Parts: sequence; C-alpha cells; structure tokens
Amino acid sequence: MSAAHAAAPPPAAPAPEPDGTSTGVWPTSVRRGDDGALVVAGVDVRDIAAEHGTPAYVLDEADLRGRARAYARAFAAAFADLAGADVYYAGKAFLSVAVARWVHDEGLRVDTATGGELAVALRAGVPGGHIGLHGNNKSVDEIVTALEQGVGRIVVDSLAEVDVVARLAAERGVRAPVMVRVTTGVHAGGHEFIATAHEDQKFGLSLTSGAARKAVDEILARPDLDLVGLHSHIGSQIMDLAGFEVAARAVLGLRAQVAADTGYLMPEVDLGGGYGIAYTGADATPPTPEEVAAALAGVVRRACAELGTAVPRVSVEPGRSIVGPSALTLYTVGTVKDVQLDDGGRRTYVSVDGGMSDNIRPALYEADYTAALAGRASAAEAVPSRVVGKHCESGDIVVRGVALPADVAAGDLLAVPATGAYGRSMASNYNLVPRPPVLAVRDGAVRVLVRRETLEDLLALDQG
Ligand SMILES: Cc1ncc(COP(=O)(O)O)c(C=O)c1O
Ligand SMILES: N[C@@H](CCCC[NH3+])C(=O)O
Repeated sequence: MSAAHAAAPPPAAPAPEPDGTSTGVWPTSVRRGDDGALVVAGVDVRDIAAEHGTPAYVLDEADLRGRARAYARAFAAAFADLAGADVYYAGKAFLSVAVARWVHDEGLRVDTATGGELAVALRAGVPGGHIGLHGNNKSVDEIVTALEQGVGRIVVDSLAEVDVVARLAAERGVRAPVMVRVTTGVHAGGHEFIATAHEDQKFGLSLTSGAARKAVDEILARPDLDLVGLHSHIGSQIMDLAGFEVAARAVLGLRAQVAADTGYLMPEVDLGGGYGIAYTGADATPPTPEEVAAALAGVVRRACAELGTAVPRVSVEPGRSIVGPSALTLYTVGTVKDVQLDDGGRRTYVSVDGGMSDNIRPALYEADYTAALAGRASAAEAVPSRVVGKHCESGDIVVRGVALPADVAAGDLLAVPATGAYGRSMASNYNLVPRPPVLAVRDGAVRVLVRRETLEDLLALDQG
C-alpha cells in the first residue's frame, strides 16, 4: 500500500514503462518517442519544459475525461435496475474551472468541501443542484452561498450545524436539502491520517453513540430542512472494497430503522469516495469503476432486500481515482550526490527543482511514488536513487526509492507519475517557492489550466 507507514524504504525498482492502460501508473496516452523522451498526448515533455518551465503538473485531458466517463457509465449501468446513481467528483483532489467543466460534461456532479471549491465549481457553470457541500466546520458564508446557489445537498457534520443551516434557510425562505454524515466505525485506507470513519476523529456523527440518529430526528423536526439522505465516507486510497460493504450496511440499517420509527424513508444514500490508485509498480491493481459500481450495487441490493426497504438512489464521491493517474509532475534535475549508507551500500540523491511544496504526500503520509528519466532514454546501469526536493527539510522527499540510470545529471528531466490528486491541491509556498502550473495536454496541444505563480505574486501578498 503506497500510503502506508513503512520503516524501510521500498526496494529501488525502476518505474514501470508506460503501458497505455488505465490501471497503470502513467496517464494512458504516455509513451516513449523514437528517441526515448516521454510524449504525453502527442506532446514531447522537452517541448513542455522548454515552453512552460519546470516543475509543472502535466495533465492528460483525455485520460481524465475517460476516467470521469467510465465512472458515470459504470454507475449508470450497475444501478439502472435499482434507483439510479450519481457520481460526484471530489474537487478536493484537484479542482480548476476547466476540470469542473470536463467532469460535468462527462456526466458527473461536483463535491466541494469549502467556499473556494464551491466558487470554482460555480464559475465553471456547474448548476447548484449538481453540487454538494461538505465540511466539518462550514462558515456562515459558505452555507449562505450554498443556499443562495441552490446547492443540491449540504452534508451536515455536527449537531450544532443542524441549527445553523435551519436558521439560515428560514431567513431566506428556502428549504435546505441536507444529508447527515454518519461515522460508521469502519477503518479503511492507506494511512491513519486519511481514514475518516473510525470514531476518534473530527468528521461526522457517530452511529454507535446515537449522535447520527439524533441529528436525523432533529432535522426531521425542522420544516426548513429537507432530509435527503445519509452519507458515509470511510477513507482514502482504499484498494479492498470490503470496507464499503460494512459501511453501506450500517447506513442502510440506520435508514431502515428511521423508516420503521418515523415512516420516513430517506431517498438517497451517499457511500463516499476513496478508491485507490497505483503509484508505483509495487502497488496492487486498483479496482476499476465497473468493479466498484458492481460491488456497491450488489451490497445495496442485498442489504435493502434483507432490511425490507426500497433501495435508495446512491451517490459516490471519487476524487483521487479520477484525477490522480491523469497527471505527472515534470521536474528538472539539479544536484546529484552519491551517498555512502550505514550498511555499506550507496544511494544516489537526485535533487529536483520542486519538492514538498508541490507534493506533500511523501512527507505527510510516507507515500511512495516512482520516477523515470523523461527527456531521453539511457542504457546506463540503474542504481538505487532517492529523488529529493529543494526545501530546507531532510524529509523533503519526492521518491524514497527508485532505480534510476547512473548517468542522470543536472539538466535532465524527471517525470513522477500519478501526481494529479492532492498534489497541486495541497501545494504550499514553503520557502517562498511559487507553486507550479497545471498544464493540460490534448491532441498535441498544451493549455495552461492554472498558471505558474511568480515571485511577484508572492511579493504582492506581503504588505511590508
Ligand atoms: C467526504 C469525502 N468525499 C470524497 C473524498 C474523496 O476521496 P478520494 O479522493 O480518496 O476518492 C474525500 C476524501 O477522502 C472525502 O473526505
Ligand atoms: N489528502 C489525502 C487524502 C485525504 C482526502 C480527503 N478526505 C491524500 O493525499 O491522500
């Protein structure tokens, strides 16, 4: 599991070669050109670097659209003979106006977690009714925007929020569509920091303590709130679908209990996102959208039959598995050092022109990535290497262990695949490094989705 804590660095294996599949580590269009340089959607990475500089996130538009479309189709098909399904793209993974438009064009809705994500989705023209709003500490402004824009669902995350949303809805004379985020106790995902449904954490309302049921009852008592359904999100970077079954049964059980007690059968259930992707050649093959949809449809069908309730409309919120594999980060190599290790071995430290400011995941979750020489091919021996950034932290690691050709040198381009999710969206200005651009590549052309920050941008924030 790539995001798991590990005491020892992973074995230094070379990056798998691009294979054109949607379950590999590279965007599907990536291949090596005749002289060995990587080509993304028909554009040579050397041309991208020459025109736009490095570091840069390079996003394969057709790949991203294809993944979005695959989810839309798979869920439509699997739930066709149930009560239907909606797929919300989780914008936290990466959101820009163009990406919001693309996923909406491909049949998805958009899940937002802040006023910033909401603003981008709205600017993209996504109708309010196709947007969801999450957040364990939503501001009044965020809730007001959601109500005024007719957001399709506000996912209530605390008992206190029930009151706030009801009051703000009443003031505006609207009835707010709400879901209750239920903590089911299922612990899943790649790392403790990204698992979200165990009891001892900040998200949701506990099933076992009765808080979730209390929220349901309070919402049902408020004429200004429309209880659309229940929500469960169990974590992220999950490869094994079994946890979703347990969580789905738990929320469907609560839904049936509420119906038995009150006569109100909630029309919807959201089963969250969290489907894993491959970051390195050592990762398991991730579940496909078809496998996810079939598994969830199966459990919803069976559980509702056992509970004796009609099936709900189901929604899910994948982020990483749509945008993660669609992008790579392009870096330029600077310093290269050969370091003697305590055990007598050697490791080559390859410093690149970015680091933890453009990808915090290795430092935050000990997440593993891989890297490949991108601007040329090399027949040199592959040697154990570590790709590091330019920040003032020894934990500023981009790739902990990878076999790179021994002749990698200053000026070479390196590509790190699978950086589309939680890369740019979690980027920082640490050490006052401007954040890289997001460049979309399609049919041989490059388009800037998010421009590179400049030193002027950073200086402009400083009021002296
Ligand atoms: C409520 C919610 N929905 C959806 C997601 C998207 O998860 P992922 O990017 O792992 O699919 C997250 C993040 O884990 C989340 O917290
Ligand atoms: N940001 C995390 C996942 C958390 C997702 C949001 N709940 C990651 O990079 O893996």
